[in-house]
Amino acid sequence: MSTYRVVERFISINGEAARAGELAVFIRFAGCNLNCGYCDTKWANEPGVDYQELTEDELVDYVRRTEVKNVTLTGGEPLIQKDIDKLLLAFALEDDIRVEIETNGSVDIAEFKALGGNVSYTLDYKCPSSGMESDMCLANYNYIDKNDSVKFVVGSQEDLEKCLEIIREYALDERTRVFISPVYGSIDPADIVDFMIENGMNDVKLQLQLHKFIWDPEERGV
Ligand SMILES: C[S@@+](CC[C@H](N)C(=O)[O-])C[C@H]1O[C@@H](n2cnc3c(N)ncnc32)[C@H](O)[C@@H]1O
Ligand SMILES: Nc1nc2[nH]cc(C(=O)O)c2c(=O)[nH]1
Ligand code: SF4
Ligand SMILES: [Mg+2]
Repeated sequence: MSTYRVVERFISINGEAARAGELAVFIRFAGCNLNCGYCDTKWANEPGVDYQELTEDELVDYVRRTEVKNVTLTGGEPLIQKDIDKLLLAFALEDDIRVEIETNGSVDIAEFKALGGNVSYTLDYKCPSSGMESDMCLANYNYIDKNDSVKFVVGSQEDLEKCLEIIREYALDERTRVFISPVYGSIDPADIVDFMIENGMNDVKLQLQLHKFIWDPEERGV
């Protein structure tokens, strides 16, 4: 049995990506290997952050007890957690639980995809305004499929141009789900729609973070 550093866990609606609007249980892990300028959960990445050490059994049990079928593993960066493969294997034994992993796009997902299970990856492409673009692992686009998503969080016109370039270069709109989401408060979503229209971006979805409309955008645990 391994333990995982969990900074918060809660039930909410998923505010982002493919299951937006559906109930989900969130497990947020401590620590990240990147430092995006816009990160809305920097607190979870602070070296002194409070966390609970929970085992696979405790986490699977917690999710099962909620009776919610979607679980989102997030952070921080879930895929740099020690022994995260063991946690994914534990969830893979639960037939009726769907796991979504919010990952930052810098970690090679090949070995995790190979574990199987009812798992979908929501893979960020960190755009120029994040300051983290050079860390992207582009090999990941060889492994993603239609059950996964690639998400571009954009804060500027330059980010939008880069998003379009990457979607076209890797034919992402044909191979997986694609989301564009504004860096909260940094870009008018209407400008994103204009850009989508101008560039004929079919099979791409604009995604606003629902939870930031429903609750105070600074609130934790929602
Ligand atoms: C906090 S991150 C945690 C998971 C992982 N580290 C990652 O970056 O995907 C979860 C999602 O929130 C997005 N996000 C973080 N800060 C944001 C902001 N200020 N506005 C919009 N989305 C943001 C990230 O881009 C990512 O898609
Ligand atoms: N409601 C809600 N939905 C979310 N979807 C992804 C989240 C994340 O922080 O990864 C998130 C979050 O923090 N809250
Ligand atoms: S990768 Fe995710 S958790 Fe890490 S700094 Fe960027 S947005 Fe925040
Ligand atoms: Mg969040």
